[in-house]
Amino acid sequence: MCCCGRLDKIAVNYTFAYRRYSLPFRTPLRTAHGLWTRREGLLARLEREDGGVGFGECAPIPWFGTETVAEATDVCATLGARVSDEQIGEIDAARYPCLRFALGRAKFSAGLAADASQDRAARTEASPYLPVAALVLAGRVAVGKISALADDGFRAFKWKVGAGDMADELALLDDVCAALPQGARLRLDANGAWDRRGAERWLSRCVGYPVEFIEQPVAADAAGAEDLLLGLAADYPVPIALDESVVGAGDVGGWLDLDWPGIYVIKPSLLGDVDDALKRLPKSRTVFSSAIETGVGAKSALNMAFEFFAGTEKPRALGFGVWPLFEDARFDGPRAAPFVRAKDLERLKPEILWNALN
Ligand SMILES: O=C(O)CCC(=O)c1ccccc1C(=O)O
Ligand SMILES: [Mg+2]
Repeated sequence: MCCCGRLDKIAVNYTFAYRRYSLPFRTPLRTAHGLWTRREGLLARLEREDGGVGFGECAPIPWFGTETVAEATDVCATLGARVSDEQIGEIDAARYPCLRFALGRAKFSAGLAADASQDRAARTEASPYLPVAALVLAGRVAVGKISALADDGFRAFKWKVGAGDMADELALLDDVCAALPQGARLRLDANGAWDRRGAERWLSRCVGYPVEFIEQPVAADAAGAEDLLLGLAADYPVPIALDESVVGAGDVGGWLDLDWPGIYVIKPSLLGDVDDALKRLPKSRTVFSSAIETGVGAKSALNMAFEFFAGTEKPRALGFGVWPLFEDARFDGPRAAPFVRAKDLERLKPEILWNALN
């Protein structure tokens, strides 16, 4: 007799373990919040009583408003070596979004491992591959970088702005756009660096350029940020994308309720209870984006992207054109390429990364 329906309702217990990591980048990343030299986070492992094993990654970005690694570690320490579904559900997703994501995904993959009938064949067929945007760093170096990446086949690029002098950066726009291959589009990511007037200068400057959107022009925690962003979106034809403004499923719901007309940049790693948020997001205005995870978090996030876009025509490029990132290449996700295939994810083996942290 089939018992699958009932199994769901029986509380599942797990053996729980976690390992912290601190991984130096090959090249430090310059952000609006200074120089980022190493990625700190933790991997979680859950093993079910029936033998299914799953892994998840907690990769916080505190300047996005998530918990810190230390805070996540404290919660892991209090959980102990045995956890139940109930305990995982009790972790406050608003306070510990990254840890909730880690344990949620570990639980999910442990369940898949335990039930081989739930394969991913159907979803893989619906969307065999997704386009990827290449990340190019701030400043004039972007021009040469885009030309080289165009030769590699990339057609979507994300240029970091808001890192230098505004007049200098505005003056670079022509050269950056001239480097784009035919039909390509440019995303600009200001990471909240501008005030209203700066944002208005950029939004008017970009009219008529092949700009797909401007990401987080003003800070998520600026006074009146919601009204400001809604006003800018209404006043300019260049689409605006929310990134720092949509950390945590609660934020996503809030902006959906406000009928945000622009783009949602979704970093699944920072979203806590991801599934509920994803159900409501408009496919045509959602971009999946990297939180600079290792291959473990990348596998979770990219699997969710494949599921989200299954059957969608012309999905927007993912923002995961970031690897290789780490000095120790074993921790990288799939090397940046114009497309990522669902098949590429099967080659990522979380257990190998877990063992490498031993
Ligand atoms: O996937 C992407 O969009 C690129 C990754 C990226 O830009 C990023 C990476 C780490 C922290 C913040 C950001 C950001 O989008 O602001
Ligand atoms: Mg961003």
